Amino acid sequence: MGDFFEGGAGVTVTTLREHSRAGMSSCQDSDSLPPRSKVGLAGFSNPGLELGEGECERAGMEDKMEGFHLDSTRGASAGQAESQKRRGLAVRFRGVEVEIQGRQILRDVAGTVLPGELLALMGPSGSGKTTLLSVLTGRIQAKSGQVTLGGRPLTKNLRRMLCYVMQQDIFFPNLTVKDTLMCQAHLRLPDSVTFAEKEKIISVLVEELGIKKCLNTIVGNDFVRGVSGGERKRVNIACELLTDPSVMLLDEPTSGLDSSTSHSLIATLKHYAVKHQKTIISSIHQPSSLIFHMFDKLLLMSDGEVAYYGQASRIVDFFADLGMPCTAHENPADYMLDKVKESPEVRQDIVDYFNKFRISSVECPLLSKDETDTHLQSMAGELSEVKIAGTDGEGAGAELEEVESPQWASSFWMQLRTLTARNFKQQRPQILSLINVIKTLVTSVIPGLIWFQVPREEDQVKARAGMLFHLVLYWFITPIFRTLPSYPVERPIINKERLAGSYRLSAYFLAKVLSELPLAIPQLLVHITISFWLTGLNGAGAYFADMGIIALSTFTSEALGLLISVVFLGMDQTMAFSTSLIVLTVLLGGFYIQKLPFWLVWLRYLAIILFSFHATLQLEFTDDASFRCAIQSFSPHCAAAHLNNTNETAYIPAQEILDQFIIPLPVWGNILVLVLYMLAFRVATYLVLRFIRTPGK
Ligand SMILES: Nc1ncnc2c1ncn2[C@@H]1O[C@H](COP(=O)(O)OP(=O)(O)OP(=O)(O)O)[C@@H](O)[C@H]1O
Repeated sequence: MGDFFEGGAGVTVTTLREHSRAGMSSCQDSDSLPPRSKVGLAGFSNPGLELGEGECERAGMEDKMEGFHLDSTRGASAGQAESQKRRGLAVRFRGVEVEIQGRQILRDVAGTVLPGELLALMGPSGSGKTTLLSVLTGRIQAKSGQVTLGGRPLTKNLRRMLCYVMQQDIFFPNLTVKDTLMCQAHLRLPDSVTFAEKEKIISVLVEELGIKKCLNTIVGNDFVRGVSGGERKRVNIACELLTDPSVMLLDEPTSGLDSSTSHSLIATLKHYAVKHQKTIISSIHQPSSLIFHMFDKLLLMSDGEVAYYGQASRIVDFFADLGMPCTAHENPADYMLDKVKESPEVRQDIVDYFNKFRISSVECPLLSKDETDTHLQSMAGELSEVKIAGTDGEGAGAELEEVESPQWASSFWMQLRTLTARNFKQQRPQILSLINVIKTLVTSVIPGLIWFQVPREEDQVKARAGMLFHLVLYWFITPIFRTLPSYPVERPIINKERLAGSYRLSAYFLAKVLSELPLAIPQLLVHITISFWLTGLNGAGAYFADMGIIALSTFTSEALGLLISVVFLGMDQTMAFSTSLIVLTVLLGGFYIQKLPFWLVWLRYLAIILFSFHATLQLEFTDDASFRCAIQSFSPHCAAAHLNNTNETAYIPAQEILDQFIIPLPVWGNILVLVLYMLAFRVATYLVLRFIRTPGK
């Protein structure tokens, strides 16, 4: 199972696709296109606006993007992907308004990012950057406004063309970088892409992102030492780039990184955007001057409004024009953030000043034509489709054509296989850790010595039953406590992956069950074997049967533990519930109390160890494993034997022992109840995950 992620030897790292430049339109190409100044904008005409040289190139390129068909790239092989690499798509958003719980979070936000561009989304904390990214990725529905990708409204299908790199780099810490990437490749690329091709894609990506040297290092986290913070961020980005998205959205990718790592990361993104003509939007907090100048465009947010949108390099002019000049020694990024935070009046002055450009019909000195267009339209409430230069002209190529693609990139079986292997790899070191080995030995050897070879006598029946109760109780509590933290720990990862539509919930759920089942077996085998033979329980037949029953009881407890962990999210609630449950189970499990008030009898059937205890009792106390009668016997049979005063040793019938414990069900009946409980817990867990613990809630 562990080899599932392992690659073949000697994968050649190829240089990155050089074709993307070839796909770009040159200014000559666009000669045949209508000049941008002819593109109609309702209510405005800017005859003086002609495209600059750079814009000419971009417009031509955008034209190509618009004509790019969303179809087979997901299904393309790596080789095809090399030659048909998805190029960027223009992202346009206009008049975006978001209201959460009656509070206006975003107000009339607009912007455009073209392929090959890097847009910095900046603003003070709480200004709405993450909210805007969520709108652009379709995770939050805007109250009004429009978001288009390559000229088409953002639909579920089109969302697959973009990726979202979240601020937190959350991974399974015990997996290596290579395992992590291969797992994502298996989940997010179609099955038609072969293992070797996936390896090749990964090789190219890690080479480009500079993480090749840590391929075999575990990812780690705050508690487990793994790759560095910067490397983990790159792994996060690499995971998203596997699907070759046209548009990348990143939420504060430099947070927690030192300045040189941040610089290197943004430089890598910039290089990637330019080289592959990808569209990149990134929120960023207080970048250094060097980093700031790597961005092409800037969208400065303040209290949910746009305080500046335009070329990043023109921000200094903008503030100078506003009468707030930024001195040469100041970092423009720090300066503008300080200004928008200075006071409500200053903030309002900046927003008002910027809005002047948005409502002006004269050429804006701070914004390029393209940017001015977007804002003018936004202010005019013009929400009709923007016809980008070239798309409405003769021979301008088709609109971005959306073709229905399957809901999931990979098949159910691929998802199941991958998630099972991943979970197994993640859990294995914890379950088979030294501390667990010691725990298993201590909890089997010490009780085994306490009950060492318990004599087969009537007055030792209680001791023998106590030993069995200890066994079933141990294998009730241990799986519950092992399972309780497993879902809370992986919940952020699972939610992230479910939001990204990486796999079916059913595949995750089944994988979780399958991968954890075999991991309990080695401990169970060792524990039961030591306990059984030290205490001298009822022979080989009972040994194997007890093993099976306790294994079943363990799986049922695991199912219960997982259910508790998905129902209660807080640790306090989880612990309070689990402690109460365990105490009541001990009490009602059939060893301490056999008779309950008639109106409370039903309670004992909630103690699931009652069934495993009753089953093991029936396997232990059989007529072929005779127990000598005590002098003061409770058994009528023994009492009769004593009365007869024969010299033969009297043995107590098994049924008389079992009658003391009031066992209503035969062994198979107890097994059946355990199976039903296990199934009920599993189904309930799935339903909670499906309908209550939906990601994003
Ligand atoms: N689910 C929500 N419920 C209530 N308020 C919310 C919710 N999500 C966001 N907000 C509010 O919206 C505003 C913008 O939040 P957002 O996270 O977009 O800001 P941000 O600019 O990304 O902040 P930061 O830089 O600190 O991450 C904040 O005032 C926040 O409290």
